[in-house]
Amino acid sequence: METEQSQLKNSSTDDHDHGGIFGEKTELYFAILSGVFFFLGLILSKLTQLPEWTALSSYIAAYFFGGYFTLLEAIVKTRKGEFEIDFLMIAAAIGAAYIDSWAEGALLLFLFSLGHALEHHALNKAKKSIEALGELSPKTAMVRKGGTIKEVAVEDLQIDDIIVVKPNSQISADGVIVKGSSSVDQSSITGESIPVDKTAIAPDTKLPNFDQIEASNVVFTGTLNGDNLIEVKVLKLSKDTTISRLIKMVSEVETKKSPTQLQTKKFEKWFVPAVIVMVITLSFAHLVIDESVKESLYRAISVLVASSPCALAISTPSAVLSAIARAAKKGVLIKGGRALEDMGSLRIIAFDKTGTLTEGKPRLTNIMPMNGFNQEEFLEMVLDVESLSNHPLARAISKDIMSEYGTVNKHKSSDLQSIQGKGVRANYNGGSVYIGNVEIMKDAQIPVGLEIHQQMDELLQYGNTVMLVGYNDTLIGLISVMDVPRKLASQTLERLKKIGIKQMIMLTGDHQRVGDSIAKQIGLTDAKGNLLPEDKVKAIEELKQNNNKVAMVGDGVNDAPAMAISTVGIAMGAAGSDVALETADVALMSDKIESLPFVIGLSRESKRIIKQNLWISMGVVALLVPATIFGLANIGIAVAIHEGSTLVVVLNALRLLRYELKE
Ligand SMILES: Nc1ncnc2c1ncn2[C@@H]1O[C@H](COP(=O)(O)OP(=O)(O)OP(=O)(O)O)[C@@H](O)[C@H]1O
Ligand SMILES: [Zn+2]
Repeated sequence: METEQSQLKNSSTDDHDHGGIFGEKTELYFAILSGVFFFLGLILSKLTQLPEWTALSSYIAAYFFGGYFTLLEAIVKTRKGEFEIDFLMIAAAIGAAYIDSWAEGALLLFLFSLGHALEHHALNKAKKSIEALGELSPKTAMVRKGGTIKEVAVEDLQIDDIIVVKPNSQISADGVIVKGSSSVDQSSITGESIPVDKTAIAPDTKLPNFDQIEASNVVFTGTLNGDNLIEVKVLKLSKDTTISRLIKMVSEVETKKSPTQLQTKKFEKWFVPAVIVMVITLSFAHLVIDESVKESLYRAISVLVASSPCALAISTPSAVLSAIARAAKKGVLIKGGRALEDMGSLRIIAFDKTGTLTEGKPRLTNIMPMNGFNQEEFLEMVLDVESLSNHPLARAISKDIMSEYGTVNKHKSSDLQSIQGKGVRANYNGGSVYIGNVEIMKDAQIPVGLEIHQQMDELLQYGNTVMLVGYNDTLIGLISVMDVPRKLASQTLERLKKIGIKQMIMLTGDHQRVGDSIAKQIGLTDAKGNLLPEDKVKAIEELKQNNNKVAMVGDGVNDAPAMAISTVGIAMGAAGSDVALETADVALMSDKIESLPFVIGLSRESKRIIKQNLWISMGVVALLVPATIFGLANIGIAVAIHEGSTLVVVLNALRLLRYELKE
């Protein structure tokens, strides 16, 4: 965690890390000192008869404290070949000193450094709420070794260690509960405030991959144990835990620039040189009009201050940062400004069916052995083969066959092959077993009679997913399962429609009829069934025509390619699933589909705020530049309005930290 933390600090504060002798607040104190010396200089020169050098040295002190960090930053940036605001400010202050306007120069540096310090302070607020994610994870764990329990640092935890988690204490590892049951507050990861019931996994279960263990047996680092003592088997090293990965990703996110940010950067690239040219030209105004050199320079410097695009530069990043921090608090990882902005202009959303719109926990509804096979033989064969597969359908089938029929797995099958979107094949008792849809039977040249088709239709009509079972060249039976829509699916879709999502469509590998049935239950108009993973990709490509922004919501298992090609790939239930975390642009840590409207609402609000900020910052420049050219505003006014607008845009962006979706 330690390294994670410092990494976050480095990457997130990039060129804005102003530490110093007073610690974090040094920048602010320096700005205040600059102000004190500015006013002292003003008093000395205007209200006392003291020699001139006293006021001058006070102004010089103001220059020092006000210019210190600005100069440092200007140097760093100039070295990188960027001429930005800090550079312009230093130039303006030097210019002011040159024409003996020390008071104005000191005021400029004082206000600029104060504005800057406040702006950093405000932005830190957003960063802090991201860093706070990491502070939640405990530093040590109680490990059980034989009869004793020892406290060790989380970095020293090994895979398969057993840790003991006391009631109401934080869990220090990602793992599976092996003893006890409790309710766990997972809000630090998923944002859901209601604790989730967790139980121990059945003893002597052969553990599948971490992603595939039942959610009710899994616990995550940084979540809070409820009232009971539990023992957890460690399945991830401290550096690989969900929360560490999350923090790492959020902190990387900031460095990825959003489209608007790239545009403003481009704009600044020609704007800043243009300002420099204009200012240089203006400083020669005395050659054309009747005024002193000093007057020309004074005007040029005022214009320089007025036209510095300070507010513009901070407009977008501050909003993106605040929005990402807000989302993270709600258990949603948004991977960067691009994803955020795209999501704000979504028109179309495609959903995977299983596990996205449905619970993803199908229950066995029918078994029908045929062609001379008895039920016992049939069930044994199906259980044997399906227990080798990781597909959600397979897991549901094997689970229910064992619990409802008491069938025991004899482990007679081998060489399982998964045929994408169709089913599975395996060796069993010297023959071949096929389980899947009509397609796989066709491929294996197993005839499916008219009567069977009728039986299937009957079941499909009620939303059952039907699978056929073939042995060698004969159809030997049929199994059906049923998955139920998520409780809040229809409500969520309605909400999405209300906030202006034009088209919502289901893409599924399941039969068209099943897709239609589920679609009808949740009030979805479009469902496309019988899709292979590559058909899902094609479907997304079609939806993307006419420049439409299309999101694909899925679990990242058989829809990862479709998610990858969509404008925004949104993964559900990403906590614990490395694949989903990696491939998605937006990851909902919980599998709560009802977070979608919130995220989309937040993205829209961010877009709105970014737009407002751009108007404010450009508007101020547009008014202030002519005002300074025509002498309507002096340096003092220019600096004050300029810094004021910078603070306004930052504060405007920070509103996103408190965003809630309106009912
Ligand atoms: N292990 C399996 N056992 C039995 N049938 C399977 C298996 N894997 C796939 N199938 C068959 O292939 C079909 C398509 O599977 P696929 O994984 O593409 O989609 P799905 O899980 O049904 O739905 P979704 O695309 O909504 O996630 C399934 O409906 C099922 O009939
Ligand atoms: Zn700075």
